[in-house]
Amino acid sequence: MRGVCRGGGAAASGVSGRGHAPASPSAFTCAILGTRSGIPPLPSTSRIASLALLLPFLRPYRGRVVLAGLALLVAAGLMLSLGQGLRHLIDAGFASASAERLDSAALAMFGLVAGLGVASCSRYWLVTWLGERVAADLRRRVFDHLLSLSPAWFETARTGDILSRLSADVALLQALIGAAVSQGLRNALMLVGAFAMLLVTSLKLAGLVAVVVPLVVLPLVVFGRREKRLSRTVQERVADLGVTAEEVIHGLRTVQAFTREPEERRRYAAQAEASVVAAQRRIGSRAMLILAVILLGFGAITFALWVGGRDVLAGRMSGGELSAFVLYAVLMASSGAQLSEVWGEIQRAAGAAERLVELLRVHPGITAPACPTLLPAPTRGRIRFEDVSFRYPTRPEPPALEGFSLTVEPGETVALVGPSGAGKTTVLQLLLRFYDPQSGRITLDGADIAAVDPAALRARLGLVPQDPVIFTASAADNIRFGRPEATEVEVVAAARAAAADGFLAALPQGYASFLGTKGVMLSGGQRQRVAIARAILRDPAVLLLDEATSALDAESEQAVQQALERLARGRTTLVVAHRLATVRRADRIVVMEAGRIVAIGTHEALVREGGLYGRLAALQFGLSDAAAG
Ligand SMILES: Nc1ncnc2c1ncn2[C@@H]1O[C@H](COP(=O)(O)OP(=O)(O)OP(=O)(O)O)[C@@H](O)[C@H]1O
Repeated sequence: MRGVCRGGGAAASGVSGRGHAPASPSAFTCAILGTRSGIPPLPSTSRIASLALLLPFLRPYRGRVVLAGLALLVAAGLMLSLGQGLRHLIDAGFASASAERLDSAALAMFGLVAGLGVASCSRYWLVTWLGERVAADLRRRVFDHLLSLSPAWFETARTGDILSRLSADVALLQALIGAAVSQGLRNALMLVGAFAMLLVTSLKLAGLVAVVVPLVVLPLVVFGRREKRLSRTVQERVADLGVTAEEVIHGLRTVQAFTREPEERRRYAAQAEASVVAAQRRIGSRAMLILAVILLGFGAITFALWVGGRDVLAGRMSGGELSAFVLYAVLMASSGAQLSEVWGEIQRAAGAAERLVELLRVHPGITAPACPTLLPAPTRGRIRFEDVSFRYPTRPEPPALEGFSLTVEPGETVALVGPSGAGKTTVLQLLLRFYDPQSGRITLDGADIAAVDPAALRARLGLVPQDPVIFTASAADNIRFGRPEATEVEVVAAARAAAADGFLAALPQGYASFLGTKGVMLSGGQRQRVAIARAILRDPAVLLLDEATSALDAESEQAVQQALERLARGRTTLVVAHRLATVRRADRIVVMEAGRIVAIGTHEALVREGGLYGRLAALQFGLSDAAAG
């Protein structure tokens, strides 16, 4: 079998072929069940380091990052010079009693203000733009990653939790880039710059302020750490709320049918309460932080004003110098206070980045190998299961399939029948490579599917699932799902073949009608027919029908059955069915029980044989046991 090597992809992630199947079901189960959300947490030491996640997202926009940095520096420099401008205005303008000098001092001050305005406006525009851009790129990256994960992972992950990471956590990072970082830098510059200017203005007063700075910084660090812990709890409680709301809204009909509203209300109220309690703790901690910073900061300024005022009275300092000093001291205090706020935001953003990194680190269980085997073209559709055993990672006991061996010849229609839970759907899931078996192998036209790129494999398979999914789109786009380039005529032809044309054409806007979220505007049988039309349009080499006609009434079932038989002609077809009437005409029927094959044969041969199939046939066709035997 030919192979094709690629540099990146799975090679970079260190996986290949069957090697990325979980080592053992229990190890994998532990890895994904070990946490409430199904997402393994990072060690807590790496929390701030997770902000490094943002660097690759900023890199493409480094020009703008540099410009934003420059604008920030200019704005900070001009803000600091305002103090000197003020001093000049007062000492040279007012004190000299010269109108001309006042004019020029005012003009210079105005120049500074104008420069400050332009620089601040540019900084705001640049950083906010960066925040929006990076947030969108990050969301796309996380979404792309989610699409690469295997169904096994989603069985344990909580949807609401994933969605909250995608929306709320990315929003926190957006706020970090779009505001907090630049505010933090600006305030840090102000703090240092204003202190330097204080030193220039009055050593004695600056010394006083310097004593106070550690008093301001200390509570900042203590409360900042506490806030970090508390804000993560708040995010988790809010995610819990999202999970409950999603679950209840999704299952609203069931909730109402079972009159569970009071319980669900109580459950949601209790979670809302828990989120308020968590938020209150965080708010309390933050309020103390603000109180401490303001009391200490402004207390120190008042003290310095009192001391400075005495110096002015004694003639040791000019009025302009004291004004400049007050301005710098206010700048320092407000920068200190804002820095504490920014620190809180950085902490929250670090928590968010950590949660996103956790998500991005979840390894896609099923990936394309570094050197994928190419499937022979054209596809003949010969499928072989060789001694396949499989246990679902989340439910290792009992095995879903054990020692399953089956060869389906090109063009053959093979039906899988057996009691519920026998493993019929699992056979299709393994062929689609949603999971990898723990032992044995599956081949398509002689190629081990574990060595093939999953996308190339799936491109040859057409699935009509047990519970078809209808997307929030028009009827035509739903049918076009597997072949977006199909023409209108092809879409209608596929719908006709699936006996879906009648009800689709009768919709208010025909094929352009929106089918509602998750297809709520269609009945179960209609959804199935749309799914069949979708498979017909895709025209796959191998057709997988999982209870494809279970929700149809007798009349449409007959029409669809005929369409499916036409469709199955000339292509390999695997049919899962409970109703034996739908599989009587299959070339072979495989009878399964508890993950094993118990009999294979035609309908007539199996009925003659009796056994499980004979019993099922007797029940369904009303044949007596004697006749079945
Ligand atoms: N995603 C899953 N996670 C854990 N266990 C699963 C999962 N899907 C199926 N199982 C279990 O694997 C076994 C085989 O299931 P499978 O869906 O293949 O049966 P089936 O024969 O198709 O049943 P049905 O006719 O009811 O659809 C069952 O015991 C089932 O509970």
